[in-house]
Amino acid sequence: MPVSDTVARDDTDAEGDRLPINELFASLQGEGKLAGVPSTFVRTSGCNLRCWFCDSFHTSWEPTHAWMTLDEIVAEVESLSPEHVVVTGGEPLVHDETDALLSALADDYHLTVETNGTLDTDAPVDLASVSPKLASSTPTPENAPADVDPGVWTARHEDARVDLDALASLVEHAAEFQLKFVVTGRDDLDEIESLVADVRGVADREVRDSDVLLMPEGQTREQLARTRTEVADLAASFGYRYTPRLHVDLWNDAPET
Ligand SMILES: C[S@@+](CC[C@H](N)C(=O)[O-])C[C@H]1O[C@@H](n2cnc3c(N)ncnc32)[C@H](O)[C@@H]1O
Ligand SMILES: Nc1nc2[nH]cc(C(=O)O)c2c(=O)[nH]1
Ligand code: SF4
Ligand SMILES: [Mg+2]
Repeated sequence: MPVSDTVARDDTDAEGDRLPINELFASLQGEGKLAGVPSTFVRTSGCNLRCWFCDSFHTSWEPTHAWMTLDEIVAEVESLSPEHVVVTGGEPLVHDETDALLSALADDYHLTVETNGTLDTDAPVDLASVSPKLASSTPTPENAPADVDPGVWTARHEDARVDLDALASLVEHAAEFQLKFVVTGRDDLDEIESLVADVRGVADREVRDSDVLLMPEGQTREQLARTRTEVADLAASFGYRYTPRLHVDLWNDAPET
């Protein structure tokens, strides 16, 4: 089982910068402030964390991808047409080439970057969709995906999952931002409150309660059905925003949705 945060480079020498792409597809934005908006998704492979619940196993625990040049990615995005492009992963900001991709798309598209908030970027971003990872995301032998031994990742994930400087930079830099927490239950709320206070302490920009989104954990309709009402009730009582996972409601865990 690969335990690297990098993805092996292939050694063909096509012209130009390339990115490892797990999937590239058109769908509706399923999460966050832009839920429901038709969008093209560019999913890079490779991640510096290993959430036990990662719904993109083949970009983190077992990275799988085709290498595409930036020109090929831009051409594919053009052929799919929506005005909104979502660059996600894996963790898209582990790749230097992601900044170049964002710059190449910036004039023609509204750009959302989905990131775990441990790395920052200077590239143009319209919506920084930041999903800081809580203690409840840390992989253990008990909660890890089937047939996976988290090994060094329990400690590595725990050490790397929060970087306040990166969070502040992401919040300050993008035209708009959201802090989108994956919630597994009531116990997560104390950590969310404390982390939001920490971000407010370091970021040179107002973080409103309406910029803080609670999203139920769940990769499938059945899992979401078990978590969403509790998470919606928590959002209502703490004054944060709730976000559904529309794509899971609509298409369950099908690829390219
Ligand atoms: C696969 S991640 C890729 C982007 C980045 N690595 C991150 O974690 O934000 C895309 C989004 O899915 C969320 N996510 C992943 N697995 C999930 C799960 N089982 N339930 C709810 N949200 C999940 C992440 O928190 C993030 O907001
Ligand atoms: N429809 C849909 N909306 C999404 N919003 C964020 C996603 C992601 O995986 O980053 C995602 C996704 O995978 N599908
Ligand atoms: S940070 Fe994102 S891509 Fe990485 S393991 Fe967690 S949910 Fe998956
Ligand atoms: Mg997803």
